Amino acid sequence: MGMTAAVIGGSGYGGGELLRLLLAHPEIEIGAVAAHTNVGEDIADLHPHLPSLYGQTFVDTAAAVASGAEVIFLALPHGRSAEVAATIPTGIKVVDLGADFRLESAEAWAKAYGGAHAGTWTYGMPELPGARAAIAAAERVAAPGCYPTAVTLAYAPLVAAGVIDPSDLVTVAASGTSGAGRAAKASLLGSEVMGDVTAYKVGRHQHRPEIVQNLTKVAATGVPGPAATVRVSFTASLAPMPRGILATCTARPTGKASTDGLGADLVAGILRAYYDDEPFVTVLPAGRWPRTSATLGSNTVHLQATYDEDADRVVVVSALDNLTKGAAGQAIQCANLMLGLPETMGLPLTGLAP
Ligand SMILES: NC(=O)C1=CN([C@@H]2O[C@H](COP(=O)(O)OP(=O)(O)OC[C@H]3O[C@@H](n4cnc5c(N)ncnc54)[C@H](OP(=O)(O)O)[C@@H]3O)[C@@H](O)[C@H]2O)C=CC1
Ligand SMILES: CC(=O)N[C@@H](CCC(=O)OP(=O)(O)O)C(=O)O
Repeated sequence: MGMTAAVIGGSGYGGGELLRLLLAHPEIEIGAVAAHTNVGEDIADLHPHLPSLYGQTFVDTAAAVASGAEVIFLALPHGRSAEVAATIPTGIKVVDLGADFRLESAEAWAKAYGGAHAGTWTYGMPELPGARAAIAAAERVAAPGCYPTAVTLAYAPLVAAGVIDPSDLVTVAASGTSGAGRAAKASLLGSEVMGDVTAYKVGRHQHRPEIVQNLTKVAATGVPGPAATVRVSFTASLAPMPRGILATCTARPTGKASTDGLGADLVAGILRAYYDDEPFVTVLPAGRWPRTSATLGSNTVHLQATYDEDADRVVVVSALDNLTKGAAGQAIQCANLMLGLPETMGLPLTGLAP
């Protein structure tokens, strides 16, 4: 018989995506699903795309913690996971979709999110060096942020190969509106978001320290040399679509890489070799560039790269679905590892179209 998962924060967008994916999972069944203001409501009234959940209602967080689940997913607003996690007995696997336990530096946490730092859990990006084994051995895992997933996976192979200067990274990324969660905000209402693309949190986005933390670790596993300083300019923008992230990640090649001649084929080849065995990272065929629509509903990241000789910059473009590989899919990928299941179990590799 399979295992049971409780989902806390199940009425939100991340929670809804967890439920959609878990309904198709062969070994994990849905147990208690908790909400906050929606306790007592029918789950499928909030998620009508999941009609098999009509008749099951949202419970409160304490009831979900006590429900006997083998694994608990937390899909709560930033700062809420820590207080709930403290009530979960040891022995139950926990995957947090929020940011509470992602950062190692209390100072970085305070600057990005404010308030007390709750601690650090094993970081849940299996594609990073050494991460897969650490996640499999962990009882509590912090699933990465949506933008950090797109950006880290774009730069990691090139940082590890020592062909780009990690202190000169510039990324501009666009996200669909579901990245901001379900709670209504005036700037996310249809009439304001349609027909508009706008930058936000410019120069102060909370995901920058997570990207820096990840790439600093990747740099330490790469070509031996002095410790790398990772500096990234990160600019987010809001696009008039429900789901998806497109990140355009550029970097200055190292002097040696420039001198040796860094063609588009070489850059894309480094990505291809790095992700050769990765089921959820697809480096597209030459000349094909990622688009968000091709990743919708799938747990995959699409990548393509080139070298812009005139600008002397490497360019990597990355696309993913913020709710799937950027949140719930990646969380289930980690849970599979933690529960000793095949990593890919229940996770879609193909998207929805049109
Ligand atoms: N949206 C995305 O693309 C991504 C989100 N994440 C992270 O996942 C987490 C959830 O995000 P998302 O689903 O978008 O958020 P939503 O705003 O859509 O959902 C929040 C959920 O938390 C519940 N909740 C709110 N306050 C409390 C509380 N005080 N106690 C208990 N439950 C509470 C809500 O319940 P109710 O509705 O009943 O009030 C709801 O179920 C966040 O940490 C987010 O940063 C991570 C990667 C991507
Ligand atoms: C469009 C939009 O507003 N996106 C959010 C993404 C936040 C999020 O989901 O945060 P985690 O991935 O860290 O959990 C933002 O930029 O703040």
